Amino acid sequence: MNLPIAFEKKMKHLLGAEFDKYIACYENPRYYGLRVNTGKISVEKFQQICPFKITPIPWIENGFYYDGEEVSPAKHPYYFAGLYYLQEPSAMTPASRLPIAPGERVLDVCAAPGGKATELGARLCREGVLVANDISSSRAKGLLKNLEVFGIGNMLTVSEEPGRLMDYFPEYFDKILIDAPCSGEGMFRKDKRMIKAWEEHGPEFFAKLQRSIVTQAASMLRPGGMMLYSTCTFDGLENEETVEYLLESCPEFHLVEMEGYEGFVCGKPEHTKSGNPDLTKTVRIFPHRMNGEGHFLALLQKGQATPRMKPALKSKSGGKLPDELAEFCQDVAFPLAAERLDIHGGRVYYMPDGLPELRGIRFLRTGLLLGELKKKRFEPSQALAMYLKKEEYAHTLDFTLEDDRIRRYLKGETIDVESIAGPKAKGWHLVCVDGFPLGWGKLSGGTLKNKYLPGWRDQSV
Ligand SMILES: C[S@@+](CC[C@H](N)C(=O)[O-])C[C@H]1O[C@@H](n2cnc3c(N)ncnc32)[C@H](O)[C@@H]1O
Repeated sequence: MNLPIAFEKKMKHLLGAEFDKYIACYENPRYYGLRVNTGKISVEKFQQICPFKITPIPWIENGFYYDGEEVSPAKHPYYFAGLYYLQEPSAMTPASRLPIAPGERVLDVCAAPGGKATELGARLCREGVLVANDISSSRAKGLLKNLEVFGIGNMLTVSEEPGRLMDYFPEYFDKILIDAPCSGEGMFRKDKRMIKAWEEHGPEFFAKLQRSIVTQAASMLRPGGMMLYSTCTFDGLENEETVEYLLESCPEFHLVEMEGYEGFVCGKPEHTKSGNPDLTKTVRIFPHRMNGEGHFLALLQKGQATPRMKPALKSKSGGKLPDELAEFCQDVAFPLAAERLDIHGGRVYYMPDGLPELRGIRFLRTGLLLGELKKKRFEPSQALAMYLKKEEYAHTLDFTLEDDRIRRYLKGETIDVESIAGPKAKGWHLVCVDGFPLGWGKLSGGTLKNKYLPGWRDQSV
């Protein structure tokens, strides 16, 4: 592979005697990974039902390698059911090393397309709130889709400059992840276009941006909260030196040791101005040391660990579900709190609890879109289908993976379901594959009108 001379020179300085091994690994094929959505299925169960060969990624509890030259997991119905996310193995590490407890307030500052946000959301277990932001509104659309496929409802999908979010969320979050825009040196093997991009915008360009993002994010973290900074690049300026800048600008922050792995390489204080020995708590992943492409991670805490205060913001109380929604909810196994509903233009959203005033923020989604109020009826949304578990809705049509009707459903075709629904069944049904919801269908006279979201349909032949 033709790597820029300036890049090779820098890597020689960083790696010393290991440089030759590093360069040699560019001749090896890239690694393909998938991460199990533990919000929908346990790792053990997934291993039992996964129809293609997977092997565990040793430093990620719910991560697996697959052979990307042999199988296409993105075309599988389980992918449409949100059972896993396809992700390069080292990129799974940042979210796995940020401790998340259900009920926390979590911000992912640079979240699109959702590789880390989907994991953070899954670990919140429907409680608390995930704010998933990306400055690019086009990329944020993909982020929203991935969060919805994963069944994450307690979220806000936002497209803002972090500097604007600061005004709305001062010291609000328990955990923050910054997977910063970077020069992408760790992606050269996976995506050759990154080499050209590096020549146009190298580490100096990104370091400036990263410094402004980390200090803005720091002001949104509550005292005692934790922040994880990551990049997919090797350069010291974008890594140790950005962390050093944060520690000097916000002295209340300190570095925290994270759960290790034998292939992790400690950060290098000797490549910084301060030489701060704490920088050895940061971690680099190199492709010649482990079976992943490359990443950098730093885990930080603001002040001393303190338990989270009870939310200062009182949620609204009272209210009543609109009649059409109340009727639909008779078939849903959990109660909705009417005070958390937000209705705009007939669209009904279920908002996370304890939010501050949000007017003025550029949103793609606030909360879980439950559906739409139409004339005297309620139409459930695709997002609600993905959020529900099979046992939480009264009327389901559960197909096995082998049943050809599943693939036809995902393509948007009308399917005959009399054999499993019975001739008298009618109304909204949750269509599932092996017990995992895929979307809605409206049943009448033994035929299922396909309500799978047109934009999500399987386009492959
Ligand atoms: C490394 S990618 C994030 C990948 C994502 N975390 C994932 O795992 O799928 C960096 C993202 O930062 C976004 N970005 C660039 N500048 C930003 C800024 N000032 N504030 C927030 N996001 C920014 C880019 O649009 C890009 O999507």
